[in-house]
Amino acid sequence: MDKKRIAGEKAAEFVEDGMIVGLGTGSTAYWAVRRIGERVRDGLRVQGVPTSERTRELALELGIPVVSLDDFPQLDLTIDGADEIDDNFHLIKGGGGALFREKVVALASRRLVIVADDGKWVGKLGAFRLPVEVVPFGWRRTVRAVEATGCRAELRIEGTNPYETDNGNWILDCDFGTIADPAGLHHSLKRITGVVETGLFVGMADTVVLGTEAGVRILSRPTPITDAESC
Ligand SMILES: O=C(CO)[C@H](O)[C@H](O)COP(=O)(O)O
Repeated sequence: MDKKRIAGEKAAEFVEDGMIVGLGTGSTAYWAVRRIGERVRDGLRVQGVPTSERTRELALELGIPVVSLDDFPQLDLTIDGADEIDDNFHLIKGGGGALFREKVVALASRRLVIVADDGKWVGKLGAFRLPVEVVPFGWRRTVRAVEATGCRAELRIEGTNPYETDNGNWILDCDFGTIADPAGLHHSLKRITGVVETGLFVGMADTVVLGTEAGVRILSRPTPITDAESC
């Protein structure tokens, strides 16, 4: 059983005719986008806002009409993956390097549906290193400031060069150990000049679609969104 595939394909069923849909990035969101493409071929009318250039190319290949967030600032639904999901539906994202656009698109959406295999479901965040997008200029100073918040930070490398995001920035993968206060940590990092965004998505996910050996589990967030815009 491909847990990512069953989760992604199930989540694509949340998409309804006429919706503007945020299209996530990664190997699980891929299956959702692919299924949406199949439904478009069968007559579903939707428009998609991709969270990365990779997903933009995929959507266009699949025949999903792509629109800009600036033309459609209010989305009905976004389907995206995650690297970790805790009991409160707080997330670490950005393993695929798309965290900034993923966060902007999620914030613009009425509903955020997260798709993942059940290995991503953790009690507390932090086993996965937190991706933090930083501006290249002065990055060594930024690393020192990020590490002063209590982590070891490593510049993400692709081949022999720094990994470059779709926004022309770099990523620090930060080992904080267990993250006791995701919102507090997010705010501390955002105060650092040079930090563009963090991969902590606090209070943003409404629904989690988990692929398990036994099939798909759909979980709804226990508490309503309170302060999502700030995280
Ligand atoms: O945040 C992301 C990309 O920036 C991805 O959604 C996250 O890394 C999960 O990816 P995958 O489904 O391939 O495990």
